[in-house]
Amino acid sequence: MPTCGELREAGTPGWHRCSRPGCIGWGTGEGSSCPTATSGWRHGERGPGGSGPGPLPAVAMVTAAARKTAERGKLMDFTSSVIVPLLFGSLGIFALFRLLQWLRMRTYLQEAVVVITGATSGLGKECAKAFHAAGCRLVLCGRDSEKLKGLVQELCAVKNHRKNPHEPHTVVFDLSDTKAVVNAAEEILKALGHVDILINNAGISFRGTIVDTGLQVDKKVMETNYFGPVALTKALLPSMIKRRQGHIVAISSVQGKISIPFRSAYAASKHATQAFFDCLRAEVEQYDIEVTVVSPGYIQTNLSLNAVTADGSRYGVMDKTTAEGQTAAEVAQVVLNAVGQKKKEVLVAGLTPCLAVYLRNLCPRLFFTLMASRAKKERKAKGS
Ligand SMILES: NC(=O)C1=CN([C@@H]2O[C@H](COP(=O)(O)OP(=O)(O)OC[C@H]3O[C@@H](n4cnc5c(N)ncnc54)[C@H](OP(=O)(O)O)[C@@H]3O)[C@@H](O)[C@H]2O)C=CC1
Ligand SMILES: CCCCCCCCCCCCCCCC(=O)OCC(=O)COP(=O)(O)O
Repeated sequence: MPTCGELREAGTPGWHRCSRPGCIGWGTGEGSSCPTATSGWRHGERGPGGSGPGPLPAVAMVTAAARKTAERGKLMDFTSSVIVPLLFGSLGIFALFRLLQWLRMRTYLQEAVVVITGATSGLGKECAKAFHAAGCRLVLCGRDSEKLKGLVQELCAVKNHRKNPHEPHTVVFDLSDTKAVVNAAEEILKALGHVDILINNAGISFRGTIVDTGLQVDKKVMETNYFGPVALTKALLPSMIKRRQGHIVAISSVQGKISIPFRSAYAASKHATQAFFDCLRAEVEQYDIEVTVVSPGYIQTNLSLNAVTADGSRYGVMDKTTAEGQTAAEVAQVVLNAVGQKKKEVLVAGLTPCLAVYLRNLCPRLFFTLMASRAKKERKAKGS
């Protein structure tokens, strides 16, 4: 029996089988070459030339087109009976999970008494907006009572569909004054009865070399960024423990995990913050009190403008890194979600700061070399 690819002589009727891979055609095409040639028969089809030598094998009866159709049908069956339900099922479960998460978060935040320090500017101000929109009863803390009043007016003027009926309370004090911090805590507890969530946000940064910086500057940064939040936390903690309920948030920084040159006081204060609140988390878990440490990268705020320098004066420069950072509103939303989901810690930064954190831990030698060359470069740029 001639097979495909072998030219049949004209006038030689009979069956031949196509042996091309995948073709199961049989035919008797007279004077034809195998299917690929001229005779007009195609793969998988019976040739036009007469009857066969007897019943054909069953497999040969199935044409390639029919098989293709059957395969396509099977695939469609599989898609419609397995893949589509699986896809919609997963989407449904995910949507349900997000809905439950959102409902839990809403219940947790609505009516919660939330104290925010450093509410007069940047991230604190945006946190005030985000937590107010979530239905919280706010206590806004700052050093400037006029700025705080302005913010209260702004929040109360917001017309949204779930308008928060609670007018924020304001408390004016300087975090670097421990006595004032303790008094403020008393004032807050007297006015609101309790605190559900404390957001230790206020802070200042620093620019300068260690060798030129007076110790009083290190102390000022430490008092604002570390001892202030520690004092406020300690003042509010007993009432949280009594209620066996509370949530303490520390706005730290990527610089609570890595140290970069000319930020000594700031990085030290943020490392201390990270350490203190990590210890606190472990100690208060037995009272069902949550601790969340948020470590942002650069945010577009007045932080660099307000930073103190080696002699204690204001730096007054909007750094490029700060200007190109994430918006304070974006980071505030991350803080809101982290609190709502009771996260232990969050790193909110771009790729380079995140990689820097990993590099510091996994390959410290390389990290230190990079930091040393960064210090050299910065010194050169400043001509010092
Ligand atoms: N911006 C950034 O790139 C990053 C910021 N962070 C952190 O975010 C937090 C908020 O800073 P950010 O919004 O960026 O900076 P801003 O300078 O815009 O805001 C700082 C806030 O802290 C308040 N504050 C400063 N010192 C004191 C003090 N002694 N007593 C009471 N309040 C004080 C300020 O009050 P006042 O208006 O009176 O000055 C202001 O409300 C800080 O802890 C900062 O370290 C972390 C990572 C990156
Ligand atoms: C494998 C490749 C790894 C690449 C890593 C290279 C390391 C480069 C160093 C990057 C340093 C990032 C510093 C981020 C600092 C930061 O985000 O700080 C946030 C702040 O608190 C800002 O305060 P500041 O006063 O400093 O503006």
